[in-house]
Amino acid sequence: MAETVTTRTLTTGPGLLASLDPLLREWLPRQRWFAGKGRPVTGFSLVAATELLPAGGPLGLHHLLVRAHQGAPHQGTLPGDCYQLLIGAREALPPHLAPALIGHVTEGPLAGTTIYDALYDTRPAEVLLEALRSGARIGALRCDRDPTQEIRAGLVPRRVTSEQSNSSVIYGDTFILKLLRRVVPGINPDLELPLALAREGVRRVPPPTAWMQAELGGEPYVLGVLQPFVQGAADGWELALRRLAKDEDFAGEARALGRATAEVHTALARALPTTTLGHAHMDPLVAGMVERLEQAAQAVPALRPYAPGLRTAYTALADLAAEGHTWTAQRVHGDLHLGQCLRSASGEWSLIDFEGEPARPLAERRMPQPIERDVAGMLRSFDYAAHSAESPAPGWAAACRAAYCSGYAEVSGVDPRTDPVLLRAFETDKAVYEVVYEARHRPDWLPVPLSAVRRLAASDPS
Ligand SMILES: Nc1ncnc2c1ncn2[C@@H]1O[C@H](COP(=O)(O)OP(=O)(O)O)[C@@H](O)[C@H]1O
Ligand SMILES: O=P(O)(O)O[C@H]1O[C@H](CO)[C@@H](O[C@H]2O[C@H](CO)[C@@H](O)[C@H](O)[C@H]2O)[C@H](O)[C@H]1O
Repeated sequence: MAETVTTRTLTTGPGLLASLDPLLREWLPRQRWFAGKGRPVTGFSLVAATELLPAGGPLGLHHLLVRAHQGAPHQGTLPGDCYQLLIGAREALPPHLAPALIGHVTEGPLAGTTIYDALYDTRPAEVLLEALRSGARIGALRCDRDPTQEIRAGLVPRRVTSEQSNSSVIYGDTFILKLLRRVVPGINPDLELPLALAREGVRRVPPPTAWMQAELGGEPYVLGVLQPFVQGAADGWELALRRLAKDEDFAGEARALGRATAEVHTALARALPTTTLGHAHMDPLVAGMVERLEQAAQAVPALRPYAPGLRTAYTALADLAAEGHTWTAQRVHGDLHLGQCLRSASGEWSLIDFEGEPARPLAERRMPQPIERDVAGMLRSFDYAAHSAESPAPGWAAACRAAYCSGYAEVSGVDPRTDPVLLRAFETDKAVYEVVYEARHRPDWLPVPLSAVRRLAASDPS
């Protein structure tokens, strides 16, 4: 255990949670990373509680894993998602921590304190780094690290303020820690794939430096991953928007991104099992697409008129499979878009965030898939960027899409455009996902994927 970190697993955890319950009920659903938007939280149950700094001191710090229950019990409440919370407790919050406020506690072990999201605060972030650095074992929490990478003590933390599905802290421009918010049991691809790529010597993906997991009921829960910070980097989304604003093309970068994606894909195919998908595998894959479309149309009425047209993309794929066509599948990124691509000051592209689409079950995210899945994600992203610009140059997105596929083919020898049926099915599936994502998280953005939906629904090649 780390010398500088005082810790214990809380036996008072349930009492603590009961006293925080009304505050968390109000605060949790307002967080960007809360996955259960639109359904009220009806209660919490404690999965694990660990005291990282003692309550009663000037700053108390609790690491909590809590399950948020949603829906009325008589409607057959689902078990609910498990969230990772880092709860700070102070007598009063200094003004710079005001945005982190959760509320004032009136009873239980923290009565009389103000609690807040401690990731906004310096000392708690330092405690996390120290735990990772020292390979701490704290109650259910365990930290492991790559012994070949050095982590200097005393790096100054700052929170990442951009919109995220999780929460990240940068340490002295040297490392970045991503704390996963909605956590699930099992091997998490956000750690698994970068570790596999590091073993392959791939430099396109920052190699995990240290990671924190919880061991609960014999299952690992990945809670956080520390990795080298790509200094002076801009992400592909920012860069694309800047180019669009200046009426400049992005095809050169798109081609480099295609090459980078192919490098990562070929390394993943070397490092982890691949498989051939025939009729028997394609049927459930297509069934999943159809089901996601049906659920999306239920959730977002604006999608309904296009559902029949979109479905033709899936039946075309099922028809090919029925004719005996086969596809190669391998581990892929799973949620590739411009925001997941970082260009360093020297112009090199890195790919980050291998978590996959956070809403999908872990087992599904870890299944080998055709590489067209990731390619489709990037193609959609060029389209997103063009739609976000005031007046994009005609053909901007089409030029990026073509350059990306060419770059991909240069490295892998496979041009994704040679399988238009598969590509259209994956693009359709992605656009449907985006419709649901935007309806839930950023309703103002809904017209962006809807315009793609209109195009894809009308592009029946048969
Ligand atoms: N290794 C890194 N170097 C520099 N910035 C990074 C690195 N990893 C992530 N980031 C920044 O942090 C943001 C969030 O990271 P990401 O892994 O995409 O988290 P999330 O799953 O929460 O979206 C990214 O958009 C990127 O700008
Ligand atoms: O935050 P994550 O990286 O886990 O991804 C989720 O959020 C993304 C938005 O931040 C979302 O991406 C969609 O919007 C992007 C522009 O903001 C665009 O580049 C992507 O092509 C588009 O899919 C992503 O789908 C979602 O999983």
